[in-house]
Amino acid sequence: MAITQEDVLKALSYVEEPDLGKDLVTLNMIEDVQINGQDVAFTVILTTPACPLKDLIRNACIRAIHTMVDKDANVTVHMTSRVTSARQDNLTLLKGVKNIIAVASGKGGVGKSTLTANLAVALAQSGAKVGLVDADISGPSVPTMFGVEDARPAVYRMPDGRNLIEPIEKYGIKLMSIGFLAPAESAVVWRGPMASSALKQFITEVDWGELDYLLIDLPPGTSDIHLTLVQTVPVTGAIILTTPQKVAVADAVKGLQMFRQPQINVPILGLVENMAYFTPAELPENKYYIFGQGGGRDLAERYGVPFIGEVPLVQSIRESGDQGAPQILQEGTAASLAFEKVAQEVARQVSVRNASLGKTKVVEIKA
Ligand SMILES: Nc1ncnc2c1ncn2[C@@H]1O[C@H](COP(=O)(O)OP(=O)(O)OP(=O)(O)O)[C@@H](O)[C@H]1O
Repeated sequence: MAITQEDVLKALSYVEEPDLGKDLVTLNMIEDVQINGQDVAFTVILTTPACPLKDLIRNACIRAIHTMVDKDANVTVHMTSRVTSARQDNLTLLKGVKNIIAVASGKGGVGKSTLTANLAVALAQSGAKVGLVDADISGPSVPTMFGVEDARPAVYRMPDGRNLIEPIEKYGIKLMSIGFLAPAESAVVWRGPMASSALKQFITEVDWGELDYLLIDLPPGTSDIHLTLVQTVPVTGAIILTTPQKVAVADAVKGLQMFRQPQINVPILGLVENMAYFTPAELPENKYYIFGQGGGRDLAERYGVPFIGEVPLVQSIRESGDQGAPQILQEGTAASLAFEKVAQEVARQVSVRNASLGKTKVVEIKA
């Protein structure tokens, strides 16, 4: 019996996307089914190019065709991706940006900018379009971490009189930081309303174009900047970063609770533990839990949020940050693999969030 398109789709309707809990046909993830005798080809549209389940889904598709359609079929599965979004269609601000992800920590110096930089590069390397806002207005580190301290963005005057700022591009990522607009020393005094208006400017006056993920590197703690962000744009979700020490974990709880306040209610995509253990470059299998063990994982469990992963304390992470070339660019190292896994898990949690929760919204806080 000749194989038909219906046979193929029927078989694929038994293949479930494990994270999203629905089958590939219902999720509109199958396109371009081609049949030629016993040759069957189709495309699976994943919800992110950084999908960690790529191989699992491909194998499940092949198995379904062999079991339910023809055990001798030559099956070709093309994999591509279309990042999902939970944006409301009527929002004009950042119209081309599918997902806005806030990266926050309770405590300072836990590695938020390091994580955001590596996350951005990892997502871009997987094929996603990525932007990064350095919202740490009084302590910008993105220019250093990307080696673009001297970059100055072009500013265009639009016919309606508005300014449009061209973001700086490095490693395929669009970047904006106060460090590109003001001398580093002067930014230190930018606090409160000035810092908030700088962040607003980064959102309203920068030409972000089309992006799958816009990462926001927030200042430590809970500040006006956090409120400005959630009141200006619809935030897809927040990542909370901590280190294992009790003091950092206690502060991470405050960060987490801020996003969870009923009037803010931004989903927590998950928790990342940085500096989880020290590992020397020459003995990568040795792990020393110098700051204690399991603090981040326990916290995630206690608050019912996904544990995204852990990043070791490695000298080269610090060095690469200082040299303006994030660690992830050194392929194959234990530290790069850790960041890669974190990036895949973040992308996965964004897809899950978009499939399972309501539309993103701009927060209105009533005094
Ligand atoms: N896993 C790591 N291993 C080694 N060094 C790290 C690691 N993570 C961060 N660092 C280093 O720790 C320092 C602080 O990191 P970073 O600037 O990313 O922290 P932050 O949380 O963004 O700080 P701030 O609170 O000032 O915004 C940097 O020198 C960075 O290179």
